[in-house]
Amino acid sequence: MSRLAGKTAIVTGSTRGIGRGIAERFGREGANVVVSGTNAALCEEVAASIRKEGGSAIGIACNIADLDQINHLYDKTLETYGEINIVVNNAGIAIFKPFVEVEPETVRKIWDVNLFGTFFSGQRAAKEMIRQGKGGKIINMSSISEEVGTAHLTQYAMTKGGIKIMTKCMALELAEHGINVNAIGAGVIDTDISMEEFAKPGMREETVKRIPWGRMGAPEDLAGTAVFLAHEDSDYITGTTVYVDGGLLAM
Ligand SMILES: NC(=O)C1=CN([C@@H]2O[C@H](COP(=O)(O)OP(=O)(O)OC[C@H]3O[C@@H](n4cnc5c(N)ncnc54)[C@H](O)[C@@H]3O)[C@@H](O)[C@H]2O)C=CC1
Ligand SMILES: C[C@H](O)[C@@H]1OC(=O)[C@H](O)[C@@H]1O
Repeated sequence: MSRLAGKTAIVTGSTRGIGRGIAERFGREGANVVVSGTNAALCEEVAASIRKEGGSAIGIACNIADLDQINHLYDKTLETYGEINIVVNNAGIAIFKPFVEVEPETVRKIWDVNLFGTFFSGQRAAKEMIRQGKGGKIINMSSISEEVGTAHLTQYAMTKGGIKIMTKCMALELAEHGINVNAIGAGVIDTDISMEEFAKPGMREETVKRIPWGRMGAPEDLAGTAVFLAHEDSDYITGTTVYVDGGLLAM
């Protein structure tokens, strides 16, 4: 369990949910892990839990919708670990609302986090990896929503469709630098992002019935895919989305 030994990885939005699961697994795989999110105390709490398990981790607060804070995240990472080898652009939000009721500020808020954040964190990652001249791994957190529609999630799904094409374009430009850019297309994962939705009577049961695997996913179900895409075993894979969805897209 040291597939990422000697590597430094930033995982955005890793104070809970999928990002935390990936950060903790990266720590067990020997990486220097940068835990990031909007709450500094939570970043440090998760980093401390990784260190308690024998891993190497620090917490750096960053609102991914703010370019100055993205740059501080990268500057502080380089100051601490000297280089950046892996970036998981995981931070993201979802707001459930019928299409005809969505206000401009909702759209801007989701786009700022999911699209602007992924884009400019990815851009800074690429700049540092090109400068370092040692290649690198950029993993964008997408979704089955990049492929299939979901009612009341137009404003969210369009960000994941954007991340799909962003991943392809970044991969084309960065291949010559040995930088892999791929996405993880998560299915329905049991985290806070959908907490309100699944609190509605019968919603959780109805959702699970749709999933061929018979259960919702957990953050741990994605961590192994993140390790694979962060490891040299995936060096010849770039510009694609690996779906981790319990068979949802197979239907
Ligand atoms: N849970 C699911 O069913 C699925 C989730 N995803 C994606 O996975 C990613 C993680 O989501 P979950 O772990 O499920 O949700 P979550 O709500 O548990 O975690 C989201 C993380 O992003 C962070 N975050 C939110 N806004 C931020 C900002 N402005 N700056 C920095 N960090 C911010 C939160 O602090 C949290 O750590 C998101 O990109 C989401 O779109 C994709 C497909 C399915
Ligand atoms: C927010 C959704 O419930 C969640 O996020 C996604 O991308 C998938 O569509 C899941 O349903």
